[in-house]
Amino acid sequence: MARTLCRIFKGCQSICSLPLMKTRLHPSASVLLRTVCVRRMLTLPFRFSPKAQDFSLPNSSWGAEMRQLYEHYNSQCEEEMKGEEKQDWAWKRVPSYNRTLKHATGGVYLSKIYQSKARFFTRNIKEPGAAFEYVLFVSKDEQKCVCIFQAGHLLEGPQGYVHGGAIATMIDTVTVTHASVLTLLIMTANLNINYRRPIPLGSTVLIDSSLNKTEGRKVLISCKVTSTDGSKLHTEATALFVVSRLLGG
Ligand SMILES: CCCCCCCCCCCCCCCC(=O)SCCNC(=O)CCNC(=O)[C@H](O)C(C)(C)COP(=O)(O)OP(=O)(O)OC[C@H]1O[C@@H](n2cnc3c(N)ncnc32)[C@H](O)[C@@H]1OP(=O)(O)O
Repeated sequence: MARTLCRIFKGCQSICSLPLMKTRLHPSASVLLRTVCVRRMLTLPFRFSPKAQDFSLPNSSWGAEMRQLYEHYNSQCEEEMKGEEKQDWAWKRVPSYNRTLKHATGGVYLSKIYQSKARFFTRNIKEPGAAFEYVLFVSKDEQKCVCIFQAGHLLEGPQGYVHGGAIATMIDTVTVTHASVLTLLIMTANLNINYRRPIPLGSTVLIDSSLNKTEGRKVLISCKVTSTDGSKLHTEATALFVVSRLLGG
């Protein structure tokens, strides 16, 4: 914190002491100065970015199947926005950010000093489509969650197929999001996975989760990974989440 403040102070000093400030600036110098100022501003400890990138929106790496399914679920979300008083909606899209903290703040990046290098595990690869491409929708009664997942080439396990750990990651991500809709401050306590059929790299699959039960601090969720038409079962799992005392629950 002290180092950051010191850097800002030095930054201001160096900008103000620029000789160019006293004269009329050449356009290229003015661009340079603006760049320096913006860079210095970006080192401020309480930097607010009004629009964080939402990684669950379509990008150029999405295949036809992924887009089609996205449009299918998203169109059912839109009904809510058309919003006559009692207009019903079936699904809600869950935004997805590159830092865990942003999920708690609805996308607002609070401070650079918190975990400046930490990134949310599934959203830390810059090349779109290279690893985890996914979007999650939750149903209106919050008893169901569906994820459309396109597995990129960096997730290879066996030749041409998705790594079991990557599948587990997605199952954890989907079920924890589902459980988070029901209760906050949870930790995965147990994840039980049966791998039935490998998932080809580059393919799109559906990950469906359903609430089994809640019991005191425990939330039990089951989950299935299938082909997009539902005809092939790739993986099935159950997950137990416990409201964590450590996280303040
Ligand atoms: C719309 C908005 C949504 C947006 C939303 C986006 C979300 C996007 C960011 C999220 C972020 C990603 C996060 C990913 C999810 C992780 O990856 S979490 C990380 C992996 N998990 C861990 O590290 C957990 C480590 N373990 C622990 O911290 C603790 O053991 C636990 C799990 C909190 C439980 O500890 P505890 O609170 O002391 O629990 P304890 O009192 O012993 O047991 C409570 C009950 O649970 C049972 N239990 C505890 N552990 C187990 C177990 N392993 N097996 C079976 N039963 C168990 C006990 O038997 C007990 O049962 P009852 O006696 O009450 O019937």
